[in-house]
Order: sequence, then structure tokens, then C-alpha cells
Amino acid sequence: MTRTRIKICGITRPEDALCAVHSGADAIGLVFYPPSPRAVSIEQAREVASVVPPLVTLVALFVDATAQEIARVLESVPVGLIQFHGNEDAAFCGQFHRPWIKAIRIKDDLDVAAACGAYDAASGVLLDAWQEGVPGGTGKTFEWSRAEGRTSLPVVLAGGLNSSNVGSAIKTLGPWAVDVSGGVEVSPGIKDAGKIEQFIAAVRVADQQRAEE
Ligand SMILES: O=C(O)c1ccccc1NCC(=O)[C@H](O)[C@H](O)COP(=O)(O)O
Repeated sequence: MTRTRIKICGITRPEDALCAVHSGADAIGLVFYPPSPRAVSIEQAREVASVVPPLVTLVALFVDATAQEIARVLESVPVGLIQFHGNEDAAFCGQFHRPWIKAIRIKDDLDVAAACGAYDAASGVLLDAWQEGVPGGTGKTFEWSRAEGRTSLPVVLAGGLNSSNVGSAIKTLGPWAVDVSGGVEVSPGIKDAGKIEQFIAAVRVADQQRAEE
């Protein structure tokens, strides 16, 4: 049975990281983008990292940060994967000797195959909703079928997911992983244990249904 991997993004507190991990999350996302209400400092990130056990991936998310800013985080925080969420090109993303994924925001007129193809050296692409002036964490979905068969890279599906819609998202696209932030929150950056558990349970139900098809 394919087990859809689960990333809980925008974690700011160790207790939320622990809750996500104990509920079955595979990855914890830390937002290093100061304008975000979910942004963490290096100190906060280290506190979160200190409770994350081995074999759970800590993902550091940047939006058009400088190479120096990114290097400073990588020196201090045990980051397993970098998520680039801005206008970074593939050469920039590849310079940190760390696995990385690139967020592709699905605007109406976007050629999804070409946009993903520009990052074929990535470990995967994170497909997210597009909203003018908001680089991520929008709480919005996009038309998942638009991404069907458009890339051979592993797909991390994001954007407006929650326990009610993640099952149909998995059924439509069969992504390698799903990513959620707002759908498991009480308020930006503060996660809800019950919502995390429900989200992960919904992913497992969808996995089971796919296996039985
Ligand atoms: O979460 C943020 O505030 C954020 C800000 C700027 C760029 C990216 C951001 N989050 C990226 C994520 O990985 C989110 O999980 C993804 O966009 C989905 O968010 P949501 O729609 O709230 O589930």
C-alpha cells in the first residue's frame, strides 16, 4: 500500500511538533520568512528541532532569502530538506548541498509541466495555490486535476487542505506527499491537536481506499 507522506507546515512551538510527530507526521515545516505570521527565529527553530526525533524530516522554508540568510539557518538548525517558495531559480536552489523542493504556485494560465520542468534537479515539487501578493499559506485550494501527469518528480500537494478535502485530493492526484498548514490550526502558527489527528486519519483512510481499488 502506498503511504502518502505528510508534512505539517508552519510549526512554531515544540509542543505542536511533538503532537504532529506522535500523530504520524513525516515532516515538520519551519517558515523562515519574516512577514509570515508563522515565521520562526533561529532560536525558536532550534527549540522545535530539539524535540523532533530521528527519521522525521525538518523542512526549512524560504521565500527569496539571500544565500547568506539560508546558510546561517543551515549552520544552526538540523534541516533535512529546503523548501524554496519564492522566485529562486534551480541554480540558486542547488547550491546548498542539501535536498530541496520547489514550490510551484498554480496560477490559471500556468504551463504546469514547463514550470515543474525548470526544477528537474529538485527532489520534488510542492504544488500550491496561487494568490496575488501572498507567497504561501493561503488556505486556498487549486484545481488538482490541472497537475495530473504534468511532472515525473515526486509531488507534494499543498494549498487549503484539511481533513474534509484531503481524501479527494489524494484520489485525484495520488501525490507522493501532502502538506497542510492552515487546515490544522487554531490561529496562524498555533496548531490544533485534534485537527492534526483528523487530518492524518483522513490521509490513512484515503491510502486504504486507494489500495483497495
Ligand atoms: O505558511 C506561511 O505563512 C507561508 C508564508 C509564505 C510562504 C509559504 C508559507 N507556507 C507554505 C506552506 O508550505 C504551506 O503549508 C502551504 O502553502 C499550504 O498552506 P495552507 O494553504 O495554509 O495549508
